[in-house]
Amino acid sequence: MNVLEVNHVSYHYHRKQVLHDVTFTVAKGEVFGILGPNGSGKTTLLKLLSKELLLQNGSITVNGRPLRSFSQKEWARFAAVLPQTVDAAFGYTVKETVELGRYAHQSGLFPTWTEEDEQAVKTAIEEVGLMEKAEEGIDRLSGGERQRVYLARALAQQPQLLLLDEPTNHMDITQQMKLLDQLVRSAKEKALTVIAIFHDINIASLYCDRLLMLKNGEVVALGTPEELMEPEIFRSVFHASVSRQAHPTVSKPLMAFLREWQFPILQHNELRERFAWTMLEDCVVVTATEPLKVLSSALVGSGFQWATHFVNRQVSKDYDCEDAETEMKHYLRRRGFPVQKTIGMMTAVSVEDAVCMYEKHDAFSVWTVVTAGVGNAVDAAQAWKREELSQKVGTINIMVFIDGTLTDAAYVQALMTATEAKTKALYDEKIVDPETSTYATGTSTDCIAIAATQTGATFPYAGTITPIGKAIGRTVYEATKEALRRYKQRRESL
Ligand SMILES: Nc1ncnc2c1ncn2[C@@H]1O[C@H](COP(=O)(O)OP(=O)(O)OP(=O)(O)O)[C@@H](O)[C@H]1O
Repeated sequence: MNVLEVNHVSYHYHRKQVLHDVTFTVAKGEVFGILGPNGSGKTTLLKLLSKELLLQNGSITVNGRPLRSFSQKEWARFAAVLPQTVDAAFGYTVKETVELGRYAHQSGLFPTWTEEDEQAVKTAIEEVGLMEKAEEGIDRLSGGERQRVYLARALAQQPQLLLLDEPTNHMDITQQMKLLDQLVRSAKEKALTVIAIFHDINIASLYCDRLLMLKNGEVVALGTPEELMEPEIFRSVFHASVSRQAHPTVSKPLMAFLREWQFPILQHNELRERFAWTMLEDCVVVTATEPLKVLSSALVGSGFQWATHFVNRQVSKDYDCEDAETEMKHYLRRRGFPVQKTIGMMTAVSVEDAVCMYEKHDAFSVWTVVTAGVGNAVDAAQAWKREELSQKVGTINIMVFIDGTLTDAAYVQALMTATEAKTKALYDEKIVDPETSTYATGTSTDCIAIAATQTGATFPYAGTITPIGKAIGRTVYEATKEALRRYKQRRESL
């Protein structure tokens, strides 16, 4: 059911037209965000909804009734407003300021303060987390705390519609999240409808059911965050370059802003010049002069990360740790690696036997580093037959460094190509799953990292049909085969 219907609303200040033919509806219990650049008409629209400005053209209806038919007091009982700036009522305490929100509920010549009024004020102060400051003068509060007091005053009104102009203005991130979590909870539990202006598009995406985007007073987009958070829309409305990303835990899009200014790119294609390779007694380390974007299954730095250090650490074959990730982070710190920028893998194979393969082309170069052991060789197609996988020495760790720009699809295809090449190397070396006596496709704990400089030519794909895929396939195959031979030799010499 629609609480609010805005139809063909236009507005001008003197001769200046600031809203043009704005039409939208808001459903009961919806959290509805308004976005747009400075001066696009957001506040004017909110002022028309709050009856602060008189409607000039078009119509606004609330629960089917024209907005203008509501008396001021009736409207104040229905809708509460949090304006962009509120003049501080100096001399009042927090509680006294919030009590003003109950004005709309007072009636008669000598209004009485009821238990219900008292409870509404208390609940509102609690909701914004200011109980300890209830008796404090509001002139002694910070800007963000004061904003929360005014929000509490609006909540104390117990409205059905809440109109907020940048509700989290002046607030630190903790308070913003607290307040918006509370607002959304209220909206969903009490079917409170919230219409709020936001400047932070990611916050708006996270908390709003739908968004309206204004540009020069016109509606340029209206829909769910999934529909609206499109780079083309942001480029046309905000003239900003953005990239759409997936939120890690919620099915809402996130926008990453792309900086116009870039660090100067080194004008060479020689991947090896940008890297240093170091062999320490218990690890092999690749360090890069500039961070690389990495997709990996590493113990430290999994998923997509930017990294400058790539560590393949050798642990004893008896290594047994309940929380290997934390232990690995301690190790990296002890060794002086910047943990936030490090991809950390483990192996029980001798890292002295690591194999590097390099391939240079005109448009890109690929550098692959592999350590291999097959104590845990498994045939993926037959793994379901095993009760429990035994943990022996031997895993295959693959790092592929690419001088070029990869799309997300290319990262995933690079993983597939490298995995296929590794499997073929195992087949050609006749590595068998000891449990099933069938050819092994990998080991039970294999690890991989695809790292690209994200400079230079762009590669949309990295499958085996592409030049970059061919280079990945060849270097991973050759390096894995050689690493397997070295592993075999070391085992035989023991
Ligand atoms: N009282 C006024 N008299 C004349 N022009 C005004 C008045 N209030 C706003 N405007 C103009 O109307 C246009 C829209 O202003 P409005 O405040 O609605 O934009 P906004 O999108 O909320 O901007 P911001 O993001 O900066 O808060 C602007 O060009 C502004 O200068």
